[in-house]
Amino acid sequence: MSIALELPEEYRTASNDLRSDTFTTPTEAMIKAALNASIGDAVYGEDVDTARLEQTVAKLAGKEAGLFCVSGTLSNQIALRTHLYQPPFSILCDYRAHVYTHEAAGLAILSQAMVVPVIPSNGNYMTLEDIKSHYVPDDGDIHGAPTKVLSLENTLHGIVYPLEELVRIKAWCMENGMKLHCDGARIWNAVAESNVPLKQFGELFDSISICLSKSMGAPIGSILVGNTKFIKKANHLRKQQGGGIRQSGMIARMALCNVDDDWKSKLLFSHSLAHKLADFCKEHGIPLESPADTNFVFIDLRAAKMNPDVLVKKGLKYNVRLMGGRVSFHYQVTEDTLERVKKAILESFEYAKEHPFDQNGPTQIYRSESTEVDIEGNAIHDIKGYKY
Ligand SMILES: Cc1ncc(COP(=O)(O)O)c(C=O)c1O
Ligand SMILES: C[C@@H](O)[C@H](N)C(=O)O
Repeated sequence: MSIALELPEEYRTASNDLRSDTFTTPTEAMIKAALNASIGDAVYGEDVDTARLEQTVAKLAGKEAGLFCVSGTLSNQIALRTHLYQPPFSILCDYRAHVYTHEAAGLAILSQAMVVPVIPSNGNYMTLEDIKSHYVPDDGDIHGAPTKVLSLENTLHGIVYPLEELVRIKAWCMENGMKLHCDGARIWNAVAESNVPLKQFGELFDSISICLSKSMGAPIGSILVGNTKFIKKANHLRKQQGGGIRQSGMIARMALCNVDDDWKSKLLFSHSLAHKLADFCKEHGIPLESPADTNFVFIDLRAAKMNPDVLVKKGLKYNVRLMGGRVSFHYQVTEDTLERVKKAILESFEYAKEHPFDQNGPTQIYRSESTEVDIEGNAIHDIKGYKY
């Protein structure tokens, strides 16, 4: 049965969308694959493609088992809850960690955990020394909430966590009875850029949340990987959170398209675009928040006194979608989009020299007010009439 798929042009790719790599759109190959997917009830473990996806990703990560979750947030939250037993306890992570900043206080509500957010002394990633000086020991002191899980992110802010630092941290966690979780929303990017096999990262963590819906381009899903006992309990908590998926074969098959594809080349292409933009920013004295190791370029709007709203509007002037200082590349972005976003950034930077903007409050990655569009894809706000 050949299905002629006429995807409307505007839905074919996210070639001009630099808001996030979550905006990648499904390809015709993925949609056609879904048409031939298995159709069992995955809650009862009866869906072949779901099981194949879980086992494929777990094997790549060197883990015994995997669990298909509808989102990275769900995968992270049930992972961290599964590691925890008797409160009071705490989770230590980077102050920018998604599990702390963008998962709606799930750790406090679902896990009743206190979070210890740490600002890395090197400005980029936590070292073992940072962890040792901030963790709460389980020494019987009744004032504290002992740290039971360390949640690291790789990549973090687009930065590849150095393997040797992860090895040091893992050894210390084992000596101190602490579990180690990895938010691997962009672990594929770390693997592609560092050439460290996923299995080598996998050996260092008790659990990894591996997203398929970010740079890998799947429309839905993450795989939580760990040992069999851990995944069995995580599955129980996934069901409790309403995360049991029935006939998930179709979305599993779409994700498998990417895992079976040459994903490394696709990711390295997106990284090359980010590296070019980072070089451009450096050439023009535009400050960056962190090294552009992989697919993200974080412009330091605060240091540049750039107004994020001006940047978003300049982006639309050049037909590029932005939502703040983070410029997110993915495999559907083109070189032409790169050239256009350079113009938007440089014009915003020049504008800031005459109109410096002091960012009050935290910088936001996601700024819904700048990106809402109507059903025709037109920006709702007066962006067209902007005066910048
Ligand atoms: C680092 C990181 N972790 C976890 C998530 C959560 O993934 P999801 O949006 O699928 O819940 C995201 C979002 O893209 C993320 O950037
Ligand atoms: C906004 C945030 O939740 C999302 N994970 C992103 O990176 O775009």
